[in-house]
Amino acid sequence: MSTPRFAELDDVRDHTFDYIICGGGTAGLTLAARLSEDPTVSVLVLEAGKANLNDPAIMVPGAYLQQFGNPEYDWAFMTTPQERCDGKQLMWSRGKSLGGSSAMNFMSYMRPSEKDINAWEELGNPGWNWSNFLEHSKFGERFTPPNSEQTSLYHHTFNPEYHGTKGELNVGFPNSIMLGEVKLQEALNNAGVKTLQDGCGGDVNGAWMAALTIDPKTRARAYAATAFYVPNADRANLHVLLEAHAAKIVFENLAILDVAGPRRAVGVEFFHNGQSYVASCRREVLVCAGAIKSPQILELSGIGSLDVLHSIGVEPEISLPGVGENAQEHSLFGTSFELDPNLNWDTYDKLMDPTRAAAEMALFTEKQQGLFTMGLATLSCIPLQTVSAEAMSLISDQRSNIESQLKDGKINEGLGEQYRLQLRSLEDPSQVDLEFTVFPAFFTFRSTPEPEKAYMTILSVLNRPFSRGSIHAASASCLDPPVIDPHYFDDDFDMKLMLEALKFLRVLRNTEPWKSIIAKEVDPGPAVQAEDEMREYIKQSLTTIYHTCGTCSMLPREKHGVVDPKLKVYGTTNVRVVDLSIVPLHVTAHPQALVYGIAEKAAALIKQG
Ligand SMILES: Cc1cc2nc3c(=O)[nH]c(=O)nc-3n(C[C@H](O)[C@H](O)[C@H](O)COP(=O)(O)OP(=O)(O)OC[C@H]3O[C@@H](n4cnc5c(N)ncnc54)[C@H](O)[C@@H]3O)c2cc1C
Repeated sequence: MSTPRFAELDDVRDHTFDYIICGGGTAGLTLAARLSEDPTVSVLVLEAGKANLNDPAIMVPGAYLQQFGNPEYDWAFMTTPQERCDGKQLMWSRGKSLGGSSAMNFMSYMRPSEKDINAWEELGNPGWNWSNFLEHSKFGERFTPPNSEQTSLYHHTFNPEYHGTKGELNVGFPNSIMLGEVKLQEALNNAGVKTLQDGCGGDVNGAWMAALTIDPKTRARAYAATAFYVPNADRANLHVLLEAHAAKIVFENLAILDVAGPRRAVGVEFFHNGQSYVASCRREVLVCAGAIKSPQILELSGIGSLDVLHSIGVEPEISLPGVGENAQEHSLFGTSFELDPNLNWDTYDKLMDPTRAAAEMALFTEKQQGLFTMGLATLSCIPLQTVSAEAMSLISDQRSNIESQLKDGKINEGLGEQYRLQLRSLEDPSQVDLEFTVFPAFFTFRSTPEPEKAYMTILSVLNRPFSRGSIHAASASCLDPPVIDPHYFDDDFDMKLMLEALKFLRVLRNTEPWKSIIAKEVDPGPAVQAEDEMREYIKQSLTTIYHTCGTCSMLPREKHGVVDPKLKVYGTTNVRVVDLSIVPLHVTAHPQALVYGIAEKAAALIKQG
């Protein structure tokens, strides 16, 4: 394959394309590849970031932290000060290279539970169910099973029925995992958590060594750019303009036509090198800018809540109060453990030493071995009933709380439907509520790690938040970052679940064989036992796991929906949103497989016409 070709400004401005895709990220590039399979159709992708192809910070799995906060790769959005976290502001990283967040994610590959996807159909979205999703999700996957050495060392298991093998996106297993993770999984079993054969088959209740989006030969990251752009860059009908910031959708001027009715998009205005240009479209505009930027593009195009549009001085085109609302985020806090020094196990902590880091990078480059091949391996998704003896009373209190808020009219019926499904999941002991993921190094912020020591940090993830946030344009300029307000802990039940997670970790810390490899709990530390101290720790340590959804929810319009089940924006004839923002109710999964699946389904819907 020759060096990939990119469009120049002159190939794009004032030109007309069949489809314009705003955002060349995970969903956008998948969609671009599928639509441009038909050589008679022209596709333009406007991507705000740079290509950054073959960049080690992207390609080397263990190097992903190098991207964080660096504007070459990361949007590094900031939330508003969070009232219930003592005014703390959190950085929400999102990928800004070609390939979007798939270029900076932790590469874990899993699918949500069958019941989570079926819940979307129940919310009023015919056709969005597990069997249909699985078919689309497997389509682009190229799965390589673990070899015998990986299987015997790390106990990898899988079920071939749940994997595609003929697609473009490589999914495989890392050839090195910190051995403490194997001990942790055994302890999880001893604490009542089952071992899962495969986290891609619609049941995520259990612990397993997850697959990663990596190339099984080179061990390098596999992501939307390597799977869906690079192999297709020679297509004459596929045009990608980099550093092109989509500002707004241009609609046909109905005032001149003197008709009312649904709005038809005729192009997109975008910024490139500080200047504004327009590209025209014949068929559709596809908004794929991710859950933080897609609502902003709609609002700057005059689609949204009238109050928001007036506040930023944008002329309303379509009143859709759901735009930017219903934001749901998976949040987490870390608990760090020092490992028994006699074990001398390698963790990422060793990379703090520049000499060792350089040697490890050489090892990766020359032999595709060593610490830089490691990614996130252990995933364990657990029902509250397994984690906590208090589960049933906590859930019953939350049901009463929600029912009384509904009765008092504090929650609208649309949100009430979502909450009832969340309560049903909580009450179902086969559905999971919390996730425990291992970061193979020190990754908490109260104490300082000691050189030469090795650590393991358990990330406790809240998967079904009751708190709902919002993301709205801050001004009429697309270059101003949106206002992100996750409303963390607006519903105290979210905090209560995190408290149960911390208590469970203390049980696990005393469960063999993990117990024997731990020297001590570092953060928050065994002195933190009182509930108010644990709450304080969780608030201070709270961070995001970068999975925002819901800001352009696929729901009926009267229930604050933004897109219909064909992902078309209400009130338009030819604008769709295709990315994680359309997910109306969050799932217990790391969502990249979900996003690839959504994009595959969108491509099929668009091709059907
Ligand atoms: C740090 C991190 C770690 C993660 N780890 C995992 C993991 O291990 N496993 C997992 O399953 N998921 C993980 N995720 C989540 C997963 O990667 C994302 O949910 C998924 O990639 C989102 O896809 P998307 O298409 O919705 O958005 P993105 O992939 O973010 O694509 C949006 C694209 O639009 C571009 N863009 C934005 N605004 C504009 C504009 N106005 N004009 C033009 N272009 C624009 C962006 O630059 C970007 O390229 C992680 C995410 C992050 C950020």
